Amino acid sequence: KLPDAPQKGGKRGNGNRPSRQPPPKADKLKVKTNARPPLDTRPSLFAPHPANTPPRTPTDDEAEIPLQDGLFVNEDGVRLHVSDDEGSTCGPTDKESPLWGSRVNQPKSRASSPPPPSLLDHSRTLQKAKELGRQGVVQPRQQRSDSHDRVFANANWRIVTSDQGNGGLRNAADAAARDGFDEEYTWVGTLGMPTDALEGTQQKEDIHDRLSTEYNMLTVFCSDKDFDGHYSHFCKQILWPVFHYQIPDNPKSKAYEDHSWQFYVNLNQAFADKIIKNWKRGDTIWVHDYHLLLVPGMVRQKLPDAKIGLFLHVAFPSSEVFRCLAVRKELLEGMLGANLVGFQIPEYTRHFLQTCSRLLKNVEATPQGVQLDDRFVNVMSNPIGIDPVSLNLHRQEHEVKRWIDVMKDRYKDKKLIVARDKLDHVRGVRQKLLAYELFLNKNPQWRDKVVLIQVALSTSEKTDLDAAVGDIVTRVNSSWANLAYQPVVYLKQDIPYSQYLALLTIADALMITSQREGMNLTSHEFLLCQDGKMDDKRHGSLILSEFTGTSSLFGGNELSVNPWSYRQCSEAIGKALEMSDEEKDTRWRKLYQAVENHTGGHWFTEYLTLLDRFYDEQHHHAQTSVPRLNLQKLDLAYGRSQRRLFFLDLEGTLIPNNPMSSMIPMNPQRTLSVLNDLVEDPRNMIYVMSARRPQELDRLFRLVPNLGLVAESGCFVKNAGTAQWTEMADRANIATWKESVKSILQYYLERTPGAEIEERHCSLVFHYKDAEDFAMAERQASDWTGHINESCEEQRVHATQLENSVVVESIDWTKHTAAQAIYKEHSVNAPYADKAAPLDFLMVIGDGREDEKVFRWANELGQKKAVQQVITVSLGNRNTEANATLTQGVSGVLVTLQKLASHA
Ligand SMILES: O=P(O)(O)OC[C@H]1O[C@H](O[C@H]2O[C@H](CO)[C@@H](O)[C@H](O)[C@H]2O)[C@H](O)[C@@H](O)[C@@H]1O
Repeated sequence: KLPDAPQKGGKRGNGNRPSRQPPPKADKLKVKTNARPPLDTRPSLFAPHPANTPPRTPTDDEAEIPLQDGLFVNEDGVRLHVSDDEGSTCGPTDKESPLWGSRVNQPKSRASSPPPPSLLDHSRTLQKAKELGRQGVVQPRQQRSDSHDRVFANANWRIVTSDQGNGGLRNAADAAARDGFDEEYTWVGTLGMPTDALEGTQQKEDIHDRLSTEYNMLTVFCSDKDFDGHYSHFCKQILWPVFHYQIPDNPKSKAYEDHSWQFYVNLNQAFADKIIKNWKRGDTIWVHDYHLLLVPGMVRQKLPDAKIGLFLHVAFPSSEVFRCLAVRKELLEGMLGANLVGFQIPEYTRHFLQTCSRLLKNVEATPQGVQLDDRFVNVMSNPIGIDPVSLNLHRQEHEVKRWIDVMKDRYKDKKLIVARDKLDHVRGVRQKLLAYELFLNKNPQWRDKVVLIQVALSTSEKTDLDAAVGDIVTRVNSSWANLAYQPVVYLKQDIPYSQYLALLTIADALMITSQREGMNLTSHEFLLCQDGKMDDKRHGSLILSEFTGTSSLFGGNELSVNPWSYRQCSEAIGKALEMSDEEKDTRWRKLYQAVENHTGGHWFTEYLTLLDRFYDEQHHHAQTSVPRLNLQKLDLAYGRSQRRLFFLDLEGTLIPNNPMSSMIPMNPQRTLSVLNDLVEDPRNMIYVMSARRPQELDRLFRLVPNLGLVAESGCFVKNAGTAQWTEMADRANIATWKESVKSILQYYLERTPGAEIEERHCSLVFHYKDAEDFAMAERQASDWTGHINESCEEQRVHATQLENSVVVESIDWTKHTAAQAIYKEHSVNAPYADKAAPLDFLMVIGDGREDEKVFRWANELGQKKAVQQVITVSLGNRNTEANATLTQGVSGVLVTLQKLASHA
C-alpha cells in the first residue's frame, strides 16, 4: 500500500505545473504490512523500566509526588501497513486521529472491522512482500534471489490515502486550496515503507512516475537502513523525547553518541538532493518538522538564493534541554539554512532564539530572528489549527450519527470523560488514570455515575507502561465496578473515525494530560464537536495539560492542569462534572472562538505570505542583488558635490583585522597617507569608526590632525580639528549595568584560569584566548553570554561572543547612533552647520554587522532625498544592506579613497 501523500517537505511550485488531479481509483499494490523495521528488534538504548510493580494509588498526601516512570519510550516506528478500505482524501488532524476507517499498526476490533476480502485474496503475495521488506535490510541486493524480485514485479498495487505523516498539515493544505490559495505545490516525501526490495524493479519506476505525474508528488527513495535508523532511532529515541523534555540520563545510555545520527544525516540528504534536483527559480521550499531539520542547511549550500521555510510542529525545548544533544550545533545550523523558521507558539520561538544565542558563536538573536555573519533568518510563531469545514462534513456521515445513538443509549445515565492518546510516556495516560482513580476514591458520590473511556494507541516501543496502565485500569475497575457499571473503559486498539467523532460529540469532558505537546488538535476537534449541532449534549469541559501548545491559545478558559499533580487533575475532573451549564457555555464560547480564529487554512496561507515577505526583505539586500561599486559614477558624484561626509570603519576596512586583545600595529603608512590626502580637501569631513578606546585611536591617528573619530562603537565622538572627546553615552546608566554584569563576569573569571576582564568606558570584554582550558572556557562563555542576554535585557545590554572573547556593551549607543548625531550637527539644517553649502555627499564603508545599521540609516537619508548622493559600501561576500560592494578588501578601499583624494 502506498500513501498518497508522502509527508515531509512540501515544495510550492512556480505556477507552471498542471493542476493536481483527484486520486484515481487505480491498480492495486497490496503489501502485507506488519513488517517491523529491522532495527526495531534491537534492544532499547535506554534502561528498562523499573520492576513491573503496579503503580500505587496516589493519596492526597503524596498526590504531588510523581511516580518514577523510567526514562522514555519510542513512538511507533512502523510505517508500512495494510489498508482495508479504499482510503479517503480527507485525513485526521493529528496522526493519532483515526482516518475514516483505515488504521495503522493498531489492533483492530474484530467486532467492527473484519478484513476485507480483497486483502485475503492476496495474502500469499502480501506475506512474501513482508518478508522481502525485512530481508531487504539485512541482505544485500545482489544476494536476493530473482524470485524475490518477481514477487514485487508481479504484485498489483494501488495508491490510497495514508494515515501516516502529519494530518494537520495535509488538512491545512487542502483547506487553503479550497479557500482560494491557488498556487501549485508538489509534495516531497518517502513512501513510508521499506523499499530495498523494490530496488531494480520496474515497480519502483512506475510508483515514482505515477506519484509524480498524477499527484505532483516526488518520492524520496533511501535504503531501509537509513529509513529505519532515521525514524525509529534518531527521531524517535533521541529528538522526539528531547524535544518533549525527556532526557535519557541513564549513565549507560549511548543515545547521545548514537550511531543513528548518520542515518538522520543520510535521509535528510536524500530529501535535500531530491529538492535541489527539482527546484526551479521562483519555487518556494517548505520543510516540515523535526524529522528534516538538516534539509534547509543542505539545500542552502547548493541553492544560496532559494526561498526556504521550516516549520516545527512539535515543541522546541528550553536551551538547557536542547544543549544536551551531542549534535546540537549541527541541528541548529541546519535549521538556520531557512529564511524563516516557524514555531507553534511564542514560547518555542523564544527557546530557539535563546538556544542559538547560547550555543552558536558569532550570531545575534533578536526578537525578529537570528543575525548570522552573512544572512538574517527570521523567526515567527503561528499556531496550526483544524479545518472546521471538512470536519463538519464528516460529522454528517450516517455512521457518526449511528454511533452517537449507540453510545447515548449505552451510557444514558452516565457522565462521560473521553480520551484518545498514543500510549507513550509523553502523552501522560498513566497520570490521567491515576488522577481518575484518586477522584473516585475521594468522591464516592460519583462512583457509578461517571465513566472514563480511554482509547490507547499502541507504539512500537516495548515498555512496562502498557502493563502499568493495564494494572491501574484493573484496579480501578475491580474497586468500583459492579455487574452493571464499569468505571474505566480501556480500549487498547484504535477506533474508526466515525466512532471517534461520535465519542467527542457525546462526551461531557475531554481529558488531555500530555507531559509536553507541540499543539494538540484533538482538543480543537472536541470543541467543534461540542457545538450542539449533532446532539443535545454540548459545551462539555476541556481538561487540558498546561504543557500543550494549544493551552497557550485558550486563555485559561479550559480547565488547565499540571499532569504531574494528581490532586489538581482529580479536582479538575470534579469541576468539569459539576460545572454549571452557564459556566460551561461561557467557557466553550471563548474556547471555540480561539479554534475558529486559528484554522489550518489560515495558518497555511499566513506562513507562506510571511515567508514571501521576509524573503523579499532579506533578498533585497542580498549580495547577489548588490552591485559592485561603480568607480566612474562615484568619481562623478564626488566631483560634483560641495560638502561631503565620510564614515569609515577601521578594522577590516582601513586596516586589517586584529584580535580585540592585541594592540593595533602602529603607523599603517598607506592608510594614514590616504586619510591625510582626503582631509586636505576642505569639502571633506572624514570620521573613522572603531570599537577601540579613545586613547588607542588618538595614538594611531596622531598624524592625521583633521580626522574625526568615533570610539568604543559609538560611545565617544571627537570632531575633526578638535582635541576633545565627547561622551555620547549616559555614564550613570553604564555604571549601573556594569556593576551587575561585572559580578557575573567575576564569577566566571574565578573559574576560568588564564582569562581576564578588560574594562572599557562603555563595555566589558572577557578575554579567554589564554585560558588554561580553552575548550571549557569557550563552552562556558557561550553559556553565560546567553545568561547575560536574558537577565540584562531590561538594562539594554547585549553580550556577543567573538573568536576568543565576549564583549558586553550597551545597545543604545552604537556606531549608528554616533553617525546620526554627527550628521545632525553637520547637516544643512543643523544650528551649528556651515550653511555655505548643503551636505550633498554621504559615504559609508564597512565590513561588519554593526556597519549594516549605519548603511540602513544612510540609505534612508538617500531615499528621503535628505542627501543627494548616498554611497554605502560593504566589503567581502556578506549579505548586506549597502548599495554597493567592494571585494578587494582593505587594499580595494584604499585604492578607491586614493582615487577620490586625487580627483582633479
Ligand atoms: O510520529 P511522528 O511521525 O514522528 O510525528 C510526530 C507527530 O507529528 C504530528 O503532531 C505534531 O504536529 C501536530 C500539528 O501541527 C501537533 O498538534 C502535535 O502536537 C505535534 O506533535 C502528528 O499529528 C502526530 O501524530 C505525530 O506524533
